[in-house]
Amino acid sequence: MTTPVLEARDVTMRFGGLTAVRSVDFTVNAGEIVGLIGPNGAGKTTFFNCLTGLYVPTEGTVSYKGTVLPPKPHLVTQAGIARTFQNIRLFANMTVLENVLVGRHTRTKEGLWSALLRGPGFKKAEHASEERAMELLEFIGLAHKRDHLARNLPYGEQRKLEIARALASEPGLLLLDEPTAGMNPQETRATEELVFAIRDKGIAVLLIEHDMRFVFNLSDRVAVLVQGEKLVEGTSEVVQADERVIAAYLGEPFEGDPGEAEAAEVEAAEAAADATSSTKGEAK
Ligand SMILES: Nc1ncnc2c1ncn2[C@@H]1O[C@H](COP(=O)(O)OP(=O)(O)OP(=O)(O)O)[C@@H](O)[C@H]1O
Repeated sequence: MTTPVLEARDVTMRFGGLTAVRSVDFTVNAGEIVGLIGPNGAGKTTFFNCLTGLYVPTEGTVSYKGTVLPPKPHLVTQAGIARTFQNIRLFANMTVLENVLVGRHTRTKEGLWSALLRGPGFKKAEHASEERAMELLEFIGLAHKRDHLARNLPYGEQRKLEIARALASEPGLLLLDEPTAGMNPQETRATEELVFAIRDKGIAVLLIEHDMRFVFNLSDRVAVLVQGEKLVEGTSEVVQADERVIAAYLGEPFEGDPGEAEAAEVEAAEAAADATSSTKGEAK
């Protein structure tokens, strides 16, 4: 039986006149790795931001394990959804271990400020959390670098550390925004293994990625966003074989293209303008 972990219903996000995400229904089930792909500007990051409470969707709801989430990032994290960002957001001048400990603040009594200011309450909580943080560092392979400053880690390890910090909030769902951006092929392969291992720990994973081989290798299901709408959803095989997906990536129009109606309107307007100017030309 499939149990939904994340359910987005009819999510729409408008920025002024621009609809970046339009009426998207989307589910991630327990135990799944789901990929979200689409050409540049398709609305993937905007949709992620709606899921994690960074944006309040103009319409629609997002639920985690059957409960509608309030659109506030810390409450979303507390509920059980963790994320990484397209651009690394580590505390560069903190050690590897400290970065993971800060990630645990939603699971300890101490708040984020206490963690950052390292007050007495934090020190006690830190002691209790350290064991768990070290387990996570072992898991991602950075335990031997616990005392290194985050900024001194090579790029691939910084991305791993971000994942460890996200896992520190003990999520049931992990959202990864372009986890292999800037990685070399070995680092990408290692990340693939890491994502499988995270799933094997019982954490569902949703990832945005431009590296198609990575997405199709990993994902149980892939959803394709085009111009803010979900165009296709299915297994990697189904999505790869769908001509509309190929056309969308190549920028070619196709039947049912979300932009088809607008394109037809523009074409009609251009044709009308041409007709008017040629009539004027005839009148001269
Ligand atoms: N804060 C914002 N204000 C106004 N427009 C925005 C905002 N964020 C995104 N957009 C617009 O929404 C659309 C979708 O952008 P988004 O970044 O979500 O796409 P994406 O699929 O993540 O693209 P990429 O793959 O290039 O990261 C784009 O037209 C973008 O310019």
